[in-house]
Amino acid sequence: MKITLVGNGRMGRQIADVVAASGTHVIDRVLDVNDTISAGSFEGTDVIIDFTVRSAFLANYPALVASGVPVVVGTTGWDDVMPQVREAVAVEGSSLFYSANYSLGVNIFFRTLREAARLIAPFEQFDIALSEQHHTGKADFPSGTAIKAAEEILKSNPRKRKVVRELEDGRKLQSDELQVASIRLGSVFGVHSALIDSESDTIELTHTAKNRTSFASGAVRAAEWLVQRHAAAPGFYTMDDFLNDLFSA
Ligand SMILES: NC(=O)C1=CN([C@@H]2O[C@H](COP(=O)(O)OP(=O)(O)OC[C@H]3O[C@@H](n4cnc5c(N)ncnc54)[C@H](OP(=O)(O)O)[C@@H]3O)[C@@H](O)[C@H]2O)C=CC1
Ligand SMILES: O=C(O)C1=N[C@H](C(=O)O)C[C@H](O)C1
Repeated sequence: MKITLVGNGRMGRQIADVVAASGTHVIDRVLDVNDTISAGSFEGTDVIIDFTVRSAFLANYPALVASGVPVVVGTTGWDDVMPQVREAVAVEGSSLFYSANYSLGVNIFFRTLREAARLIAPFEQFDIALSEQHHTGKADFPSGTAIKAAEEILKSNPRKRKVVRELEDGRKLQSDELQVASIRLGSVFGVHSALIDSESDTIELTHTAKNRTSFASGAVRAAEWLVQRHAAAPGFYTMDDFLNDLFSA
């Protein structure tokens, strides 16, 4: 595949390393903050991989989608405009793959957490909360991974109905509120923990990213899958679609 990278930061450079090692894909071009992006920016490329920042994605996604080139989005922090992005993909008949985390390990963490949240649901003695830790270069919080983990809990456990991102001094957390706590620390690649607690025991589920390799290799694998899928069925896809395909193969 000929790949156009949008964003040349930590992840853009990691993707370039994975592509260079692949022997089968090439980086066709790299577009960064100094480039004006339009639908025409992507002519001749097979797939776009976007790892930028929220503000850039909000500005760029109409062109990404209008280009008709399948796009893999890694950029996080834009969940609030997800409906508009899905609508643009449907109207344009294009293909967009989004995951807040392309690591296979994190997606196994998500499915494990989904089951744990379901199992504790009938037992009021078990409470649950989330925490995430990332490097101090991270602009958004909570992480997209933590937001997705919170969604898994809300879907599986009716005792939790609302996500609380920041505590308010003088107001106690309500039992139906799911706290998501963020720490920005040094060069941490990404640590996500689900903390389950009762009077008798504590259960901790934690995923620790040891590098960015799995994020990048997962994004390239998603790009390979999306290019194939786009030909037959353009649309908006997630890691659940990809993994369900993989697990059913
Ligand atoms: N889905 C996943 O698996 C993962 C997702 N992420 C997410 O990916 C995103 C990027 O992370 P990371 O690479 O660490 O961040 P960086 O800040 O290292 O890189 C972001 C890059 O985007 C560039 N940029 C900013 N504005 C624009 C623009 N308008 N057009 C093109 N490029 C632009 C920045 O340029 P400049 O520095 O010059 O401003 C920078 O090179 C974040 O949202 C992060 O949460 C990260 C890891 C894994
Ligand atoms: O900014 C990062 O570094 C990461 N961001 C993603 C997120 O917001 O979940 C994924 C990963 O945790 C690394």
